[in-house]
Amino acid sequence: MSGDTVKTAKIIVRADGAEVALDMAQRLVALAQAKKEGIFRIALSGGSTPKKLFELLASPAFVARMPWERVAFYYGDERHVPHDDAASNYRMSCETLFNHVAATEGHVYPIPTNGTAEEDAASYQRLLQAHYGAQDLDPARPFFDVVMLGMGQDGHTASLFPRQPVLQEREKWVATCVPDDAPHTRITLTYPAIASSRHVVFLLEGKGKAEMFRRVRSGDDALPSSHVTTQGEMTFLCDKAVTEGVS
Ligand SMILES: O=C1O[C@H](COP(=O)(O)O)[C@@H](O)[C@H](O)[C@H]1O
Repeated sequence: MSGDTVKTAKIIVRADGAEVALDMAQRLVALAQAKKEGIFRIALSGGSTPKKLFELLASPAFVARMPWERVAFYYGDERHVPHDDAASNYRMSCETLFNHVAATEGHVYPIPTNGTAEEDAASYQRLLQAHYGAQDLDPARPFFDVVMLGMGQDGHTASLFPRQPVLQEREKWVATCVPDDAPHTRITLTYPAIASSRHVVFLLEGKGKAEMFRRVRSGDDALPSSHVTTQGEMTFLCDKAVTEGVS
C-alpha cells in the first residue's frame, strides 16, 4: 500500500461541485464493485460539501449500480447533538441519501449522541472494534475502504480542530473535541483511525477552501488537515476554484 500523506496525495481537478460529486460517486461504485469479498466500509464526511454526492448516490442510476448489500456506512465525525438536530451530520445523510435507498437499511452506523460525549465516543469505538474484530489496528489490515474528508476554513478535517488535545491522540480510534471557535462538542475519528484506510479522499469545493488547500499542500504544520495519513492512497478531489493559483 502507498502510505500517502497530504504531500504525496494525488490532486484531481473537476470543473465544479457537480463534477466533483459525480467523480466521487463513480469512484465509490467502482471501488465497491472491485472488492469481491467482505464488506466495503466507507466513513462519510459531514458538513455541506457531501450533500450533492449523497443526492447523486440516491439517484436511480447509482441506486442500480452500487452493491448496497455489501456496503457499510460509518461517520468520520459528528456534532454532539440529537440525531434530528439541524446540525447533525447523520440527519443530513438520511435526508439526502439513506431515507431514499431502502437497501441501506441496517448498513448505516451513526455515531451515538444520547449519552455524554465521552460515553458516545467510547461506544462508537467499541462498535468499530467489534466490526474490525480486534482491539488494535493492524497497519497491514486497514479497517476502512474509503474515508471521505472535508476541510474547514480553519484547516480542520473530520472534527480534528486546531489547538485541541485530540490532535495528540494516538491510542483511541474515536475521541471528543471541543472546538474553541466552532459550535458543538464533536466526536471524531482520530488520526490513527483515519490512517487505517485503503483510500482517503478529501472532497473540496469553492474558493473558500483555496487558501487552506494551498497551505496544507505546502506543508503548514499548524493545520490539522496537514497531518492526515493513510496506509493506502490519498486523493484531493477538488473543483477548479480550490486549485486556482495553487501549484
Ligand atoms: O464541521 C465540519 O466541517 C467540515 C467541512 O464542512 P463543509 O461544510 O465546509 O463541507 C466537514 O468535513 C466535517 O465533517 C464537519 O463536521
